[in-house]
Amino acid sequence: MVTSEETQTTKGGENGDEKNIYAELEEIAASTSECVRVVIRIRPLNEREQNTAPCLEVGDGGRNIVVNDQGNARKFTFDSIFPIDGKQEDVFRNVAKPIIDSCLAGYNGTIFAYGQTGSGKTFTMQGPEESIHAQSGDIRQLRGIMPRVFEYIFDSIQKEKEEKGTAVDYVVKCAYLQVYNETITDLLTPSQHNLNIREDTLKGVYVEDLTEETVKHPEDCYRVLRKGVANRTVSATSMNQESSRSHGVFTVIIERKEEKPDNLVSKRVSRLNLVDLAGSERQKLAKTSGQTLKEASNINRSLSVLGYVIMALVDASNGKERHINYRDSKLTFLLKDSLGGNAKTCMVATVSPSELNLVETISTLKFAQRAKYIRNKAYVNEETTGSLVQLQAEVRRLQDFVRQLLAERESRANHKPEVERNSNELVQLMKESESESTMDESNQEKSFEEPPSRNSSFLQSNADDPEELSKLLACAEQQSQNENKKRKANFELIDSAWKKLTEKISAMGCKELGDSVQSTNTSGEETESPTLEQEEETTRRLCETVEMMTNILQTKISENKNMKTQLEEKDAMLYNLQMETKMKDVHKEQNNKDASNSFLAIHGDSPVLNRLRKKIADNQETSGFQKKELVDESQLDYRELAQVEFLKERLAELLQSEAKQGQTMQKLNAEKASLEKSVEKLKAEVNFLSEELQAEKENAQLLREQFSERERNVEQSKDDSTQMEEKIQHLQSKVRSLQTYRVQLQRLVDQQSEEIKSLRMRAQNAWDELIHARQDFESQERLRSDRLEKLFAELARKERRDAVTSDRKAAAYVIKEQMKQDLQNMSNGKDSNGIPPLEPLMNKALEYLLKQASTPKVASSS
Ligand SMILES: Nc1ncnc2c1ncn2[C@@H]1O[C@H](COP(=O)(O)OP(=O)(O)OP(=O)(O)O)[C@@H](O)[C@H]1O
Repeated sequence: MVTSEETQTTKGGENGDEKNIYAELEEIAASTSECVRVVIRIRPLNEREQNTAPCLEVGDGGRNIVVNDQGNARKFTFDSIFPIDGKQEDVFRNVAKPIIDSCLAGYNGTIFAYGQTGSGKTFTMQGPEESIHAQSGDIRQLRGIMPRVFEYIFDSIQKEKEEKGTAVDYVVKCAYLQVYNETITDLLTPSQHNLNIREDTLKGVYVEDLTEETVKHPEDCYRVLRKGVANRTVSATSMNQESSRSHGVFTVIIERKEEKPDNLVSKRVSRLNLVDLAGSERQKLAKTSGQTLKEASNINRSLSVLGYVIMALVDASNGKERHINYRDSKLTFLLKDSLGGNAKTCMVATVSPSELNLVETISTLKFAQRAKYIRNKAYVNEETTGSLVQLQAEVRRLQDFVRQLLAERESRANHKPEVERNSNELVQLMKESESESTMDESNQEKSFEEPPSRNSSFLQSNADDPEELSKLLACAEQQSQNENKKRKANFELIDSAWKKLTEKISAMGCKELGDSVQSTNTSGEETESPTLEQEEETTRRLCETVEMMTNILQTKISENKNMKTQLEEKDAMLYNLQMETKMKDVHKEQNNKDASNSFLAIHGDSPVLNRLRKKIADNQETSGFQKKELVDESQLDYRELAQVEFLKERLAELLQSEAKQGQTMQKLNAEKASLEKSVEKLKAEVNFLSEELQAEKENAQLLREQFSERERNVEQSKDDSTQMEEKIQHLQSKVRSLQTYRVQLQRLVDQQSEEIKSLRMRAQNAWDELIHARQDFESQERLRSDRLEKLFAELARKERRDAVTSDRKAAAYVIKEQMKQDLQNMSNGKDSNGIPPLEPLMNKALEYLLKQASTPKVASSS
């Protein structure tokens, strides 16, 4: 298992041994890897979609799905497809059962439902709430994967216990959490909020302090499920009345202990994750707002990160070197083992059949198609006390360390540009999905765990302890990753500063500077991980440009000062002109008054003069009367005529001067208006420039601060890098000694296994010999018992014969005694009468009789 955020690489170490072991381990891992299973489930049309046309068709064999994309048929292939009328039972058998069987055999497993909001994820994973408690009837058939999983697990355990008795023991626990707005909450103890994800070499990824309830029956699990569901965040959207606004992860932990005959105790711990993801949605369609909108963008963001992780994993499966950013979201970090790690995983992608949801359906199918290429490396999580398994785990762990160190060194040595994808199909897929994606890809908050404090790290630790060493390595890895992230963030900062500068420069219209900035700006280039040198170079250029910009601003400021002086001069001119105009007005008024006064001073009282007087008086207000209206010259005497002549001339002069003054006034007014306008314009320009200047000053100050901060960071990074290099070298030497130790251990183990093998062989031979001896013994035993039986039979016969013989012997002795007596009697009576002695004769006869008696004969015949 790969233990932390990783670079998947196939490169080996430096020394030959390392390479061999590494290659061997890789081979083992590759041979056990398998792809994620992906199935599609189509839900029935809902009320809103009743009158819409279907856009999906399940192809022959139930593995192809054809989407009608506005007349174009697009075909996708998956492991299984469940049509509209697909049963919950079928989904369980096809999707969940194989995974639970693996979990019971010690593998980790994950089933996760992905799809558009309202497409049936919760229905598939959980089923309607009332179905969970239903004891019978149609509603019970609607139970989703989760309740069926609980029942199946306890049934299987029961069966095994019946078979193996007390030798096996199980402990089952359940945990339930939700990821809501990038925060993990324990659904079984909701007060436990904002929990942290941790990673352990042996345990894998886990959530710290998460409640784990021990369960003994399926009913206990239902209770836990109900409790969690009640605490889960659900809201009504226009797409779904009960829309899950969080990612729900229900985990079943199965611990199995078995006592084996040869005093070995095997312990397996497997984890089954049942994940109901929040639905992807287009805000426009879901018509969300306020809190629901915020939730939606968080959901979309975490699903986007999931998409990126899957893309990177697909690349890694194709042999590319890719960094997998599991830590970019809580969801992906949580699912790390399930995606490309130590677990058997199945994804259920749920879709709507209606053309209304065509875009989301195609997006889901593309996402699912990509997930098919992820390769997981699941292994049995077994620990056997006193076995080689511990050593194997140690080897696996060391393999991870070596891999991390190599990746670290590699990435430090050269930040290689990302390798182009080979597979055209995938490139096409990704391009399409990137352009069509409805997910909110911008403003992604790159959240990452803070590394453990520096003080707690390398120098104070006991580097001889492999476990400590593993922690240190993880810490080093974490620090280096965070360094990279910081560096990337700084680079982004510089990039945005460049952009701002470029905008300002183009707003200022300074072409020369604009060109120079364009030619020096390299920060816009896509750089996955900028090197320290690149950063320094860019920072230097940025500083130079800021200096240039400051100079230009100084020039602008002095230009502005000149303009201001000119403006003030023009203002003064304008003021003078206005004063002049006023003076002229006063003068004109005085002239008019003079004229009227001189006319009014003319003596005489003719009606014409009176009219004239009146007109002139009026003229003081209107100044517009006509000469011909004034007088009827025929009615005037000569004095009056002279006065009239005088007045006429005076009037003509006045009128002329009035017309001239009118023209001058018009001109002056026009000039004044245009001057006022330009004053306004200049004032606005001055204001704008002053504001700009102020903003630029602030910007420059900010940039200076940022650059000095950056410089400090760079210095710190350099120190850190040097320190890190030293530490890595130190760790590498430790790892090398561990490698040697491991090789020694391996040799020892090989030796031991050789010895065990030869012992086994000897035991086998001894056993074989024993078997042969036993067979010989048994056949001899058989022979012996046959012989015994025969002997017994013989003995019986003999006994019978002996009995007869002894009877005969007794009779013979009786006869002998009788004959002895007779002979005695005879010898006593007629001894020496020439009768031959009878005793030897008798003895002979007796012997004969005895011989006869002891000769064996068949009992019956005898
Ligand atoms: N296969 C199905 N058969 C019958 N009804 C279904 C099926 N799939 C979904 N439904 C119904 O569709 C509605 C929405 O389903 P569900 O709540 O499971 O969607 P979801 O994908 O979990 O949505 P969200 O992401 O918003 O939580 C529910 O009323 C559910 O009962």
